[in-house]
Amino acid sequence: MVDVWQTAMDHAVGAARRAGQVCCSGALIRCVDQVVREALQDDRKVMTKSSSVDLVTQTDQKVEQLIIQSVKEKFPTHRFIGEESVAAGESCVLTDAPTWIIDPIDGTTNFVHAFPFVAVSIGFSVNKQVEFGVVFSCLEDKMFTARRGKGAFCDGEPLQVSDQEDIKQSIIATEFGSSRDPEAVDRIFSSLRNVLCIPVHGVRGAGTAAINMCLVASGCVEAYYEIGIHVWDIAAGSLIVSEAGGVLMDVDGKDGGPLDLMSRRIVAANSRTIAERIVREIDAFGPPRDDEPLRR
Ligand SMILES: O=P(O)(O)O[C@H]1[C@H](O)[C@@H](O)[C@H](O)[C@H](O)[C@@H]1O
Ligand SMILES: [Mg+2]
Ligand SMILES: [Mg+2]
Repeated sequence: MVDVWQTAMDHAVGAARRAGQVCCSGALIRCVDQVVREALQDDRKVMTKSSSVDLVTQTDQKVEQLIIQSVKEKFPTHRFIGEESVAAGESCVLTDAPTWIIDPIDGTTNFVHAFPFVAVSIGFSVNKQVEFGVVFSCLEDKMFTARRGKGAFCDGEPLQVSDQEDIKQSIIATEFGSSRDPEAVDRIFSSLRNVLCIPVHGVRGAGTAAINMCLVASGCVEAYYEIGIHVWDIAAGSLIVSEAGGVLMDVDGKDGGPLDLMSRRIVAANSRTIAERIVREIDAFGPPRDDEPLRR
């Protein structure tokens, strides 16, 4: 029997690699070549979305269209939730239909500043459940993949989360996000202070949710949490973490509650013990959901 989702996943890996090549040639040019840099003035034009620090470039838009077009040719009935298509007014509702959830450049601020962590993230859901996730960390040239029930891999090598159960011996990843609303910033800092003062060994952030989650899956950090992310930031990475043996949760109550891809809140950890401890330390505010019609 033809394994239709495996065919789709193989397509996603190819599309992510091609998209990554487009992103990375741009990013590397930004690092090394002043002359080309000036010649690419238009391509470097940085625009903003929900706030003055929520950045988007023509490369984000171009890469998303490249991925969507290539998928449409092969899977004409599938649906899409793409970061830049939603920014352009498309709806952001997760249905039971096969749906490609695309972040063409996760880490656009890094991309703009040549901070060397940038990923293409492609998740694929059916019946609202992620079936596979592909994260291509293009400057590291690492391809992270996971298929539901079949494990998580980096360049074909199996991934396993860290076995550290003591949060005091852990590194936790998080981000500050793109809201500069003083109340939200205060809440993010208060959470960060609580986590830091547990105390943990350290707090890190790669500047991209997808790569932070791959760091959890690889056992390099014990957990990643963030409030304010979107479904396209976490769809692929969430499966990569769970297939590497990790746990995912929302930030409600004492036990976090099940991960809700649309809630804009996530804790992804190597173990339930560490995830629940983070939930207890952070201020669980709720930004407007991704599927809330009037959020823009
Ligand atoms: O907008 P892009 O796709 O670069 O993604 C976001 C990151 O993934 C977040 O973790 C991060 O905190 C930022 O909100 C960032 O915008
Ligand atoms: Mg993103
Ligand atoms: Mg993006």
